Amino acid sequence: MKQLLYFSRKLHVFAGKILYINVIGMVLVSLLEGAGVLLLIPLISLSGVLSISSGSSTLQHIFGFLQDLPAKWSLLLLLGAYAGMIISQTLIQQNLNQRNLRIIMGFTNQIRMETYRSLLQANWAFFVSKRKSDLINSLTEEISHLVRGTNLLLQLLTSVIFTAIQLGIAFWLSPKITVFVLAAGFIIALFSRRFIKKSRMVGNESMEIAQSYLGGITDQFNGIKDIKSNSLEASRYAWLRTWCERVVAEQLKMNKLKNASQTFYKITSTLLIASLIYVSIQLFKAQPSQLLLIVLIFSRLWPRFTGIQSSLEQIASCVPAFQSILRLQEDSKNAKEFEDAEKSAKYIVPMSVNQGIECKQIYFRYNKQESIYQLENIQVHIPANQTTAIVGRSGAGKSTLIDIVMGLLQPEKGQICIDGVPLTSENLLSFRQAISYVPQDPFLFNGSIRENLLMIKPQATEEEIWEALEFSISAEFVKRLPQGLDTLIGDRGVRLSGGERQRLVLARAILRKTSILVLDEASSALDTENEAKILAALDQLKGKMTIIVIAHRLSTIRNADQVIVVDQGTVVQKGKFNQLANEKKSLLNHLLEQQVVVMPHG
Ligand SMILES: Nc1ncnc2c1ncn2[C@@H]1O[C@H](COP(=O)(O)OP(=O)(O)OP(=O)(O)O)[C@@H](O)[C@H]1O
Repeated sequence: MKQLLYFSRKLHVFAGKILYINVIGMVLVSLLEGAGVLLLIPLISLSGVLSISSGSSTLQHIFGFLQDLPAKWSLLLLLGAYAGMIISQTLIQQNLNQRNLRIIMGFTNQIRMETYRSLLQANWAFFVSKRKSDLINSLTEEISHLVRGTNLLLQLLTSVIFTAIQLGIAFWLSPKITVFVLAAGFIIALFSRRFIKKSRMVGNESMEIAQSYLGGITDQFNGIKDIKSNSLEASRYAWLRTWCERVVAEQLKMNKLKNASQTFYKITSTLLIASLIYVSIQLFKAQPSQLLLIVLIFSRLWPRFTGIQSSLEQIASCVPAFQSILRLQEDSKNAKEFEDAEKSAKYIVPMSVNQGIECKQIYFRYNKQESIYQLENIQVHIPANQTTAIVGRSGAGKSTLIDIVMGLLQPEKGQICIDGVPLTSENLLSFRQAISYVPQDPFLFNGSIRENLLMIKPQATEEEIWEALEFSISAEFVKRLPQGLDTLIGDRGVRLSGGERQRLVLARAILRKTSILVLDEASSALDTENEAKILAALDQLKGKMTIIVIAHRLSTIRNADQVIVVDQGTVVQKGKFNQLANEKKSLLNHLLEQQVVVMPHG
């Protein structure tokens, strides 16, 4: 219930004044409803079925004056009052619905934005440890549970206010009968606690099932090419069938629980109303009109009682989603790497690096529970405005090292210094603004080439765009496309070849005109001719930009100013390419022997 209280408090803070106005509205609606019921007595008495004078002194007191009026006038007056009450009640209710919806949408959007904001501010290590589909599930499915839960909370508030007012009216008419009903209601509520507990358990299960569905489906569509080419369709279909069976079992369980609680309430309410009438007549000697009113009030009130119960059950089934969103917010806040995401882009000036980046005795491991470090005692200097190449076998730790250099991952021990100044959360964003990064698996959005380029620098001119495309040897293929820059490239750039995607991402990185360029296997998908052209273009940047490259094809790094060879998380060689290559029995020498060396042009 901690989570529920937390969200109720947040809802209270968010809605503020509007919530109180709505509560007043709810009180009004309940009073009008109660008054409408009271009016039924004089209406019936006009028909002669029973007389007001046979009722309680309270009723006589209120409606006594009608006996002095001609019957025609009394009837018109009563019907007018009745219609007026129902119309005002409907109008207020309509207004309340609209206001409640505004509260629900505003509040859940606020939670959505808060969660997204804290996710954006979380560090890379946080994302490495989470499953992407779980994050998507939180921002879609779980948020929709939050919308439902908030709606239910407001409904609960309405029902509680309505019930309290109707009970007040009933108490005013007959304290004894009301106390009897309340005592019965209390006993029934005690029994119903187990329904709430069970609902929460089923809610947990539903959340887990929804997560596994989204996770599985996302994985499958990401790997659809593998599925098709390896004929895995049957096994994937079987996975979905198992999931469907699980969801049916869970829904049946949920429905059984709902039916059980409804049956319980229906039976108890029937027994209660029957005993209420018995007790009213036999024990409390109720007057006919008073009895009629009380039966009327309680028969309208009881569904609300059960409404409160079912709201509580449904809210309980939404609690796991509340819990999960709260946990996600806490986790991402704990992994916060900088303060304000919006402020970051606008006001931070890119850091200028004049001497270089230094890795000082860096130790890093992905899993602190394990004793193996992915990087150990890394001590390297990356000089400014020069090209540094990082090489090594697959899994040696090259990408991890780059992530640490960019401040995406934090070392467990050691420090990154820029021009002698340690990299901290204070200067991290300014440093990042100085970097353009081309990853191993380049990412392009589903949009046009122009949109993909402008995303990184919205104010770029047409000339700058073409300059970047020329640099990355992309201009030619973009011109050949039917819509040129406005060609749509599909999901993740699927309508382009691997090499074209890599060149476009390089163009995007160049367009930013940063002082540091990081290329992680950025030319792996290129043919040797295009690769050579890009290497020649990169050579032109020498002395103007700090370039860090990871390369598997060793021929591409011959012109680097410094080569760092990494093996099993440690630096085993560093220096000029030729010098290292000539060291007998060195790793670089060994790697070179394994590769067919392709000499670059130019
Ligand atoms: N998210 C992760 N969680 C746990 N271990 C990881 C994670 N990412 C990488 N590793 C491990 O860290 C080690 C270094 O990986 P890294 O990706 O840095 O190697 P690499 O040299 O860049 O390899 P490649 O050339 O194949 O890209 C590997 O043993 C890898 O299994």
